[in-house]
Amino acid sequence: MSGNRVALIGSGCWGSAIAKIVGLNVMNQPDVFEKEVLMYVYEEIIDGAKLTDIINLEHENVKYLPDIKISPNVIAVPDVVQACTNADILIFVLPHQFVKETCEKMASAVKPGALGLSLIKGFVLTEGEGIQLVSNIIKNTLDIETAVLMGANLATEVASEMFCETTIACHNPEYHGILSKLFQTPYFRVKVIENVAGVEACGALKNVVGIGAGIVDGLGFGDNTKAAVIRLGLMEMMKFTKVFLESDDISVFFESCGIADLVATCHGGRNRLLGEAVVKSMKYICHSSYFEPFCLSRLFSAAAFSYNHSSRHMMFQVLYSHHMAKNSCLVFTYFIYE
Ligand SMILES: NC(=O)C1=CN([C@@H]2O[C@H](COP(=O)(O)OP(=O)(O)OC[C@H]3O[C@@H](n4cnc5c(N)ncnc54)[C@H](O)[C@@H]3O)[C@@H](O)[C@H]2O)C=CC1
Ligand SMILES: O=C(CO)COP(=O)(O)O
Repeated sequence: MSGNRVALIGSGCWGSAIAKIVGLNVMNQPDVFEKEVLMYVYEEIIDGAKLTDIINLEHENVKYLPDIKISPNVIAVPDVVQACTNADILIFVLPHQFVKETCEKMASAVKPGALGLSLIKGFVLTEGEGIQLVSNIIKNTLDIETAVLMGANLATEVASEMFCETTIACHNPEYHGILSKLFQTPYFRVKVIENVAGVEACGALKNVVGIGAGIVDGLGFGDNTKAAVIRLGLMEMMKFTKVFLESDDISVFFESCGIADLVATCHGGRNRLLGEAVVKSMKYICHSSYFEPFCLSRLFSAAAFSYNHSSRHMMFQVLYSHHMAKNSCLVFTYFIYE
């Protein structure tokens, strides 16, 4: 089992927090992993210096996760082909809108038989094909088995080593052990299960409920209202997986990827912040650039799946409608109870 080479594809806030965990875990388990971890960094210039150079010199992602040190065996590279070549385990942690084009660049370089793992919370919208799971995009573009990791894992808290749990899902039980070894720490507790689509759907859907929780906060409603939105949101998430994934497995909702991530996002996530900011600023989301690129595109994705009558669809309409915030909330609460 020795010599497994790990690569990180992505280096934002979550990618950098995970780089800290993975970097140390591979270093401490030389019987299982190769020491060097290449991390693909979308190159940016920060105060005249390349972000990759800063990370490799200071072992810190000063833009996306300042004040957190990443172990020196994690090497930042601006070329995704270089990052993925020879890797046995590819950890995807980009915003979802960049996944397809990134995978296409990697396709000819990925090692046959490599394992993909997506930490990306969102769905991908494809023209003419509707929404797709990110793990399926990776799997189909690279022809590799793809697992997922989702949980109540606000990146800055994880990076500060505050206790939390996470859920990994992988169809093939043979990989469960190595995935645990790669991520488990005393403060980051891993449970590995097999329901990939269920876990991934939880990670994408909770974002939308988080925006609803932000609307509640923006309008000055209290904890009771937010609790109602969380409960109703959870039921909507369950309904979604039953209808669209044709899954009756409700156990995922009681893992970290389910109720725990939903609660964390509704209290401390950027999606919550977005909902609150939209109400408080009285701006419509299409006029707001504060949350580019991550939240806005996730919202687009989120909206696309709910053509029927779900609360999330109404939330989308609320954010795009020409109602003032107070009226919008009435629309939102009205439909959520229908
Ligand atoms: N931040 C968090 O607390 C958590 C985030 N996630 C998920 O992780 C994924 C990544 O989110 P964050 O790390 O928070 O992102 P981020 O918002 O911190 O960073 C955005 C990243 O996108 C990169 N980027 C920009 N343009 C690009 C392009 N054209 N091609 C490739 N990369 C480009 C930036 O360089 C940066 O690394 C998302 O799906 C998110 O839902 C999951 C759990 C926790
Ligand atoms: O997924 C997250 C925590 O688990 C982060 O949520 P936000 O993207 O809303 O910040």
